[in-house]
Amino acid sequence: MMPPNVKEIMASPSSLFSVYASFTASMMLARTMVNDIVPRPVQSYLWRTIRHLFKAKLPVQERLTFVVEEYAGDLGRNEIFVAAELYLSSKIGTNTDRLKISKSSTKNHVLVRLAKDETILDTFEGVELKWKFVTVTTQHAGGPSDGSEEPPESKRCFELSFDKKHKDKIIESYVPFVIQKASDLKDKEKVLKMFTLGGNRGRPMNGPNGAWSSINLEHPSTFDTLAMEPEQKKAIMNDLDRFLSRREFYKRVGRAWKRGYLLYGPPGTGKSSLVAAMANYLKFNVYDLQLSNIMSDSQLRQLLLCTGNSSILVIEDIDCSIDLPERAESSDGPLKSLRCLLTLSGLLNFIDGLWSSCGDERIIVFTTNHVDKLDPALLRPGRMDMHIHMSYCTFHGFKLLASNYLEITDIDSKDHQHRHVFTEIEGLIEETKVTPAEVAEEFMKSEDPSLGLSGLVNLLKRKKMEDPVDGKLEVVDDEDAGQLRKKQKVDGGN
Ligand SMILES: Nc1ncnc2c1ncn2[C@@H]1O[C@H](COP(=O)(O)OP(=O)(O)OP(=O)(O)O)[C@@H](O)[C@H]1O
Ligand SMILES: [Mg+2]
Repeated sequence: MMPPNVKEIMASPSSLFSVYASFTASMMLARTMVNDIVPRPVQSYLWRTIRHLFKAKLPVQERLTFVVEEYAGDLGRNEIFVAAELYLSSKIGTNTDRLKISKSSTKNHVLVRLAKDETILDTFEGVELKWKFVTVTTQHAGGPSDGSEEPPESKRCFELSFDKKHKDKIIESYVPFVIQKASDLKDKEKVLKMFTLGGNRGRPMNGPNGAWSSINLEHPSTFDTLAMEPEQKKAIMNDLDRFLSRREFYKRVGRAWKRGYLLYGPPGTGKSSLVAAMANYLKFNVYDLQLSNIMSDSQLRQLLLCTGNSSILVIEDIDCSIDLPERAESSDGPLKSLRCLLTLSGLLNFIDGLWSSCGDERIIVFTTNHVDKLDPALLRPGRMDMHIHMSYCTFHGFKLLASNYLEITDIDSKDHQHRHVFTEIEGLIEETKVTPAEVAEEFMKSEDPSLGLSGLVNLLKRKKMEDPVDGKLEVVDDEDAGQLRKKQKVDGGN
C-alpha cells in the first residue's frame, strides 16, 4: 500500500532530490514526535517502510569504508596496515601520479610507497575495492618511534572502501589474502641476518634477541655457486623442500618440525658455504653458536630460547666444542669425557624439547672436521636427519669453480683451446687432496683464465709431490674424511 504523495514523487524523478533533502530535515523533527506518540514496534516498522520506499528509487551509495590505522591502540603497529602498505606497493599501476621512494643503507632495493591521498583500485573475486592512503598531521601526537618512515607527528592510515554488501567477504577473505600476499613479498625482500655471540660472555641477556647480536648475512654462496657433486646437491635441496612442505605432516604425527644436518669434512670444503647456501635458499636467518663461548647450561637455554623461527642454528666444530670451559676445569681423566658426553646429550635433548614446543620451522646444523671424534649421541639414527660429507674438490667441482671464477663455461667442448690443460687437471685433481677453497683462491689471483688454469696445475703438482694420496692410503687415518673418499675411490675403481 503506497501513500498517494509518494506515488506522485515517483512519477517525477527530477524533483526527487529536493524532496529528499527537505524530507531528511523534517525527518529528525518527525522522529522525535513519533517516538513520543507511537508504540515502539510500530515505530520501527514505520521507519523501515519509509526508508525502503526511498531507498528503492534514490541513487544512495551503499559504500562502506574501513579505516586501517597504522597504530591500533595498545596493539602496536597494525598488521593490516603493514601488510597493505607492502601489498599496495606491488599494485601500483599507471593510474597513480605520486609515489614516495626511499632506500635504507642496509637494504638492497628501493622502497616504493603511495604518496599522500593517492588511491589504488583493486578487484578481488569480482568485488571492486578502492584504497586511499591518508596522512593526518597533528601537532602534538607523538607516535611510537619504531623506525616508521614518517616523523611522529603524522598519523597514517589507509581507507578501504567497497560495496557494503561485501563486508564479510572483505574481512574473512580479502584481508587474509592481502596479509598472505604481503608476507610472500616480504620473503622476497627479506634481508637475512646472521646472529653471533661475539664477545657476549657473561653479559646480561636483555632484549628480544638476548645476547645475540646480528649483522646482515651477505654471504653470496648459493647452491649454484657451491662446488659439490650434483646428486648430493640435489638431494639436499629436495630434502629442504620436502621439509618445508610437510608442516601439516609433522603436526599430525606429533613430531617437532625441525631438521638436523651434520656436515663433515676437512677445512675449506665448503661447510660454512653450504650453510649460507641453505639460508639463502630458504630465506632463513642463521644463528651461529660457538659452544666454547657458553659458560653454563642455563646460559645455553637462554640463548636457544632467544632464537627466532624460520632459522638455522649452526653449531660449528662440534667435536672441539664439547669441552665446555667450566666442566673442563672441574673434571679430569675419564670423568671429563663422561661429563662432556652428558653435556652434549643434554644439549641435544634440550634442543629436542625446546623445538617440539614451538610450531615453526627450525633447522639445526652441526659441522665438524672429524666425524669419528663425534659423540655417538649425535650420530644415533634419528638424531641428525642427514649426514653430508663435504669432500675435496673433484673435476666436477673444478668445472663449476672455473665457470664461476674464470667464466670458462665450455670445458666439455672437445676443441677447447685449453683442452689439454683440462685433461691434465682432470688427472691431477683426482689424485690430490685439494679443497675447493684452495682452487677458488688460485682462481682469484688472476682474471686471465689461462693464468688461473696454469696456477691451478702448478698447485696440484706441488700438492701431489708434498702429499701423495696413494702413499698415504696405506696408513689411512679414518679421521680424515677426504682420505676416506680416496680410499673408496681406489677400492671402487679396482
Ligand atoms: N664447495 C665449495 N664450493 C664453492 N666454494 C667453496 C667450496 N668450499 C670452499 N669454498 C670457498 O672457500 C671459502 C672457505 O670455505 P668454507 O668456509 O665454506 O669452508 P669450511 O668447510 O666451512 O671450512 P672450515 O672447516 O675451516 O670451517 C669459501 O668462502 C668459498 O669461497
Ligand atoms: Mg666453516
